[in-house]
Formats: sequence, C-alpha cells, structure tokens
Amino acid sequence: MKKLDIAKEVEILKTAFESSYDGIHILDSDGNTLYINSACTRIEGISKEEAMNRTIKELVANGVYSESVTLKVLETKAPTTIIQTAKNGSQLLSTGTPTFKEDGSIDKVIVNSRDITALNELKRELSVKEELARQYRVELELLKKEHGKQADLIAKSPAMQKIIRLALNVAKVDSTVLITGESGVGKGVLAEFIHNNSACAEGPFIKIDCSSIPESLFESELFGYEKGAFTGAERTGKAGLLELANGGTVFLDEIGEMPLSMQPKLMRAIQHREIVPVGGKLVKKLDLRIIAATNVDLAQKVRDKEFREDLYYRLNVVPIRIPALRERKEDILPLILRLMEKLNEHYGFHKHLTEEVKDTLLEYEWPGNIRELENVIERILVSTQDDIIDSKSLPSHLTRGKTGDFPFYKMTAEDYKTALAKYDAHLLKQAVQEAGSIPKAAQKLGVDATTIRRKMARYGKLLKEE
Ligand SMILES: Nc1ncnc2c1ncn2[C@@H]1O[C@H](COP(=O)(O)OP(=O)(O)OP(=O)(O)O)[C@@H](O)[C@H]1O
Repeated sequence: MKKLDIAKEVEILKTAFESSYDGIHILDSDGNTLYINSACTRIEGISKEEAMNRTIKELVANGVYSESVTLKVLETKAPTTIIQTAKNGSQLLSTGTPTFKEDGSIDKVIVNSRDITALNELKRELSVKEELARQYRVELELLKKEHGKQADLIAKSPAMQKIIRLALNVAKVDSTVLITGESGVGKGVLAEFIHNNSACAEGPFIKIDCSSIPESLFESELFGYEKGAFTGAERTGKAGLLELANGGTVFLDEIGEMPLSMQPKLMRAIQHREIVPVGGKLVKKLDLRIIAATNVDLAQKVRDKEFREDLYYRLNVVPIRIPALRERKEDILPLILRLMEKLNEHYGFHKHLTEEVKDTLLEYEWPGNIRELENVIERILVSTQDDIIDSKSLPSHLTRGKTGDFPFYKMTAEDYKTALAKYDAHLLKQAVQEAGSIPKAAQKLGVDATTIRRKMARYGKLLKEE
C-alpha cells in the first residue's frame, strides 16, 4: 500500500515538473545534470542529452549559457538569482537554490528559469508607447493653444508655438530655465505652464519677486531663519521661500534686480541644492526646479559687473525669449477675443468690437504687451454703454498713432503750466499702464515710486479728463 503511494507521488511530481511553464534543472554538487524538464530544454534551446552528458562548466565553456547560476550557488552556498542569455538568445531569469547534506556540504542545486525575453520586449514596447503618448500630449496642448479654446495661455503665432513646444520639452527635465522678454509678455504665465506640465506639478509653485524684497531682508526671506536670529524675528523662526518651494518650482521673477550681495548666496544654494537658515547651523536640502525671469539684458548687466557671471551661466541653462506682442501679431486677436469672452461672461455683457476697432488694436505697438492689452480691453468694455464698441470708445493714445507719440496739445487757451502738467500726467499714466504697477513704472522711468504716487494724486482731475 505504502509502495503504491510513493509511486503515485513520484508520478504526480513528474507530471507537475514536466508540465511546468518554467524550466527546472536539478544538478549535483559537481555540476552534473540529474534532471532537466521539457520547459527547460525548450526555453534554453538545449537537448536533454546535451545537458545530461556535460557538466555545467562545460556547458558554459561551450557557450550554451552566458554564465551559470549553479556555479554561483556552488561558490556562495546561498540561493542566487541572475539574468543570463541562453544560446538561442533567450533572456533567462534563473534562481538557483542549494540543498544540503547532513555534513553541511551541498547536495543538489535546483535551478528555476523563466524566459523573460517576451517580458523585456513588452517593456520596450511600453516605453515606446509612453514616449508616443507624451508626444501626443504635446501636440494636443499645442492644438488647444492654437484654437484658443479653454486655454489660458494663448499661442497662435508660430513664435509662441515654438516656445510652447520647447517649454513642454524642458518641463520633463529639471534643468534651470531663464525666461527673458519685455514686461508683460507672459514670462510668469510661461513659468507656471512649465511647472504645471512637469513631474512636480502637484508640488508648490512659489513666485519670488526679486524687485520687491528690500536688500536687508533678502537672505531671511529666501533661506528662512532660526528662532532669535535677529531682533524682530518671529520667536519660532520661519521657513524661507526656497524651502517652501521644496518638491515644486521656485520662480525668481525680475532676477536682474537681485542685490549683488545676495547673488553668491543664491549661487551656492542652487549649486549645492541646500540652504542654511539665517542664524542656524543645520543644512537643509533642497529638491526643486528653478525658473528665473528678467526683462533686462542680463548679459549686459554681467558686462557692467552688476550681475555675477557664474550665477548668470548657472541660471541660463535653457534660455527662452518671449517675443514682444508686436512681433507676434497673430496672437493679438485670439487674446482679445478670449479676454472679451471672459469679461462678457463675468459682467453679463454682450459687447463686441467693430472691425475698425480690431484693426486699430492690431496695428497698435503694445509697448506694455499683453498686460497693457488686458488693461485696454477691460477699460473699453466697462466704460462703453453700447454693445457695439467702435473707435470712439478707444483711449486716445491708441488712435493717435504710434506709441511714443506724446500728446502734443494744440495751442489752445490753456497756459504753459497746464499743458506741461497734462503732458506729465499722460506720461505717468501710460508708463504705469504699460509697466503694470507704480514700482515697475518708477523703475523704468528712473524715478521714485513715491514721486509717481504724489504726482498722480496731484493730477487726479487731469487724469480723469484723459
Ligand atoms: N500667452 C498668453 N495667453 C494669455 N494671457 C497671457 C499670455 N501671456 C501673458 N498673459 C497675461 O498677460 C499678463 C502679463 O503676464 P505676466 O505677468 O506673465 O508677464 P511678465 O512678462 O511676467 O511681466 P513682468 O515682466 O512685468 O513681470 C497676465 O495677466 C497674463 O495672464
């Protein structure tokens, strides 16, 4: 009865081994084959006779296997897994497990092999498909932008399309990007676009306006400070903006305005990806992507020794120059229409522009770029009663000819002082509109922001007449 059970068990095991999908190869401690199943001969391209008549060392020497897991197990006396190539070119994932005699020496090595050629092929195909899907996403983004629908970032012109393509490509790596272009061209919008399309899109996007931080506060704002670092410091200490951007993107806007004293510290932080908070000793690691932007000629600043050359090169890894709006006129109408759509919806209006107005807006030079365009459109939309907006509703400087033309007042009854005041009022108003804010206009004109504020308050009535 017992004999019959063993015979039955052996029969079952044999059937199991023979029908196994994986190769099973059993060898003794000298590397002689004791058993090899059919799957093994199939996936390794070796006959049973060849396996039975040669030691594993001979099989490796004859090139049947690129290397042997059995020999490694015999050497290390431990279970081992390797990837080897069989003579038929199959990639095999082989695991060898030793069994031991009572005296501790190896008795047998049981090798289990799986053909992973198909798996590797599938992996390769998957990565090809993934790359294709990424390219399709890029194309889709471009199409969305081209048609302007639901896109917050309009890019109809070939120049902007090229920029979007480049931005989508740099978004997938974490290289530092330097965006240049006049004020109001969309440097901030592009920085956010890169962040939103990058692997760290879920992380924070922290914008640092380098022109608005006083020099004395720069280090603590960027790097943070430990408790009691200086008088006036919060008792608990404070995390810096760079630390807050960890896991995301830091956008250093107006980088050209960064004080020279601060530049070596920023350089170190970028280079070593670490910071030490003011008054602290502990180094904090940074894991973030850096995008910087400027509307000044940084290379010129380097030549004038106002910007460190090493920092310039560190930031200028991928330069992106956004052209002025007048250099990409194809974007003007889509921008206007998208904005009108938004504002009409917001205010419950049904306003539209006459063809003549559209032509004027297309011809205008837009020195303040998209920011100025947004101001003008909102202004004419909210200040016009009729649903049809014609040329009469346009601000005078748009119809008066090219930008830069000043409002030369006709010789009317008004005195010299009033004419000059009107001229000054107009100049300041236009500068603020184009630059986007009083501090930025002040910077552009080379005067104090308080001077502009004071004058604008004084010219209040004249400005309303404009
Ligand atoms: N391609 C675009 N599509 C739609 N809106 C845009 C586009 N580019 C810019 N804008 C809009 O124009 C305005 C100015 O953009 P942004 O602040 O990014 O310009 P900037 O170049 O960073 O200006 P500055 O140099 O003054 O900081 C924003 O309101 C922004 O939403």
